Amino acid sequence: MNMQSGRTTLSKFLIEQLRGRDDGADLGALLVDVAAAVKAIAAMTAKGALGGVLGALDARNVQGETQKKLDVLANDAIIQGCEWGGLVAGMASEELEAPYAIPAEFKRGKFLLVFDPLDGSSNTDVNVSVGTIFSVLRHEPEAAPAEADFLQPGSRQVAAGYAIYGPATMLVLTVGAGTHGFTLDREVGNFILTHPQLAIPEDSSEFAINTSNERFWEPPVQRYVCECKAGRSGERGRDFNMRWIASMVAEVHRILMRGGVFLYPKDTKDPGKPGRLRLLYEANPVALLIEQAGGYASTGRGRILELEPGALHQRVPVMLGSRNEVARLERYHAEHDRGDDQPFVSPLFNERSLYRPEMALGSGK
Ligand SMILES: O=P(O)(O)OC[C@H]1O[C@](O)(COP(=O)(O)O)[C@@H](O)[C@@H]1O
Ligand SMILES: [Mg+2]
Ligand SMILES: [Mg+2]
Repeated sequence: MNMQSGRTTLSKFLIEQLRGRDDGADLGALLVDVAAAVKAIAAMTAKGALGGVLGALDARNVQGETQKKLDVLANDAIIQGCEWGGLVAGMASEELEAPYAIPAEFKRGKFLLVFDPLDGSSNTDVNVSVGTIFSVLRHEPEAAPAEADFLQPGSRQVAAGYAIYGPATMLVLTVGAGTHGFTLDREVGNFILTHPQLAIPEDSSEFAINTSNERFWEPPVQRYVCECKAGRSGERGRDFNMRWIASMVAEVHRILMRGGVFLYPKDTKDPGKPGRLRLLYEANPVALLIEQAGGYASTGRGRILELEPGALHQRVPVMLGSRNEVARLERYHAEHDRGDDQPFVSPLFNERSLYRPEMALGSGK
């Protein structure tokens, strides 16, 4: 018996999903190019120390973050894999200050590809899952795209996805009709549909947040997390579990598999930044995947997919996952903004606490 014959490959899936759509063939071809680049990145990350690709470079990206060798290699793999096919009009990346212009020798296509080549890259040196996040937008005009052409709300994405380089490499994507997961069959080199039509439970008892930032959070987020930690003895009446992997891709993947909520809220740690994660190539693609699986993605004060981007590397607060948990977070923000929430005092800040905000590192006092 041929074990391969009953399997749905990524190409077959895309042909079926995109049949009859205006630019379906081109979009499918672009996603196959992205998948090929992802396979190359998977091979690089899997080699680990043997590939000589771990460690940092003596360089910083536009966000002022130290670039890892793998950040740059992954960036190059996507650009080289997608620039020549006549499918993209331009690309933008976390690792590049300005959009990448398609060289004159290649035909320009009608899509814009926006990506975070390696998400969670602080984890490469400790052999913890990392990923690649991408978003596809339309670009109708013939002219080469300007930066402003990339500033489209997430609701206009025609496709979005991520790859996760974990024990197995998976590609999770949406073309606007559900969120679907594919696992890389390394021997054959194909992505195989293994997780069709992912569905996030509406309720959950698992949250993910970097609690080392607790003292910098806004009161509604402090209230939510405090209630989760109080478990069955508090407001929520049930115990919660917590995770923090420091790779958003890995957190989102867990949420797509079994529910939960992920928060990277606005904080006052670096008052110049309205959040940690970037709108165009982190928050938007992941928000579309989450919503296509029945979840919800918010800043705490509104739907992420409706935000009008103001800059290529704009940051936003992110709260996503199980619908009812994210709705609760929005309610806490609304109550706080109206001033009709219970004054919330985190145990960190109460009278008996050893902690005093004025003694905090960086408080300037
Ligand atoms: O350092 P922290 O606060 O744990 O932040 C981790 C977050 O930063 C990120 O690593 C940012 O992504 P990059 O690695 O692409 O910069 C997210 O994946 C993750 O959620
Ligand atoms: Mg990232
Ligand atoms: Mg990155």
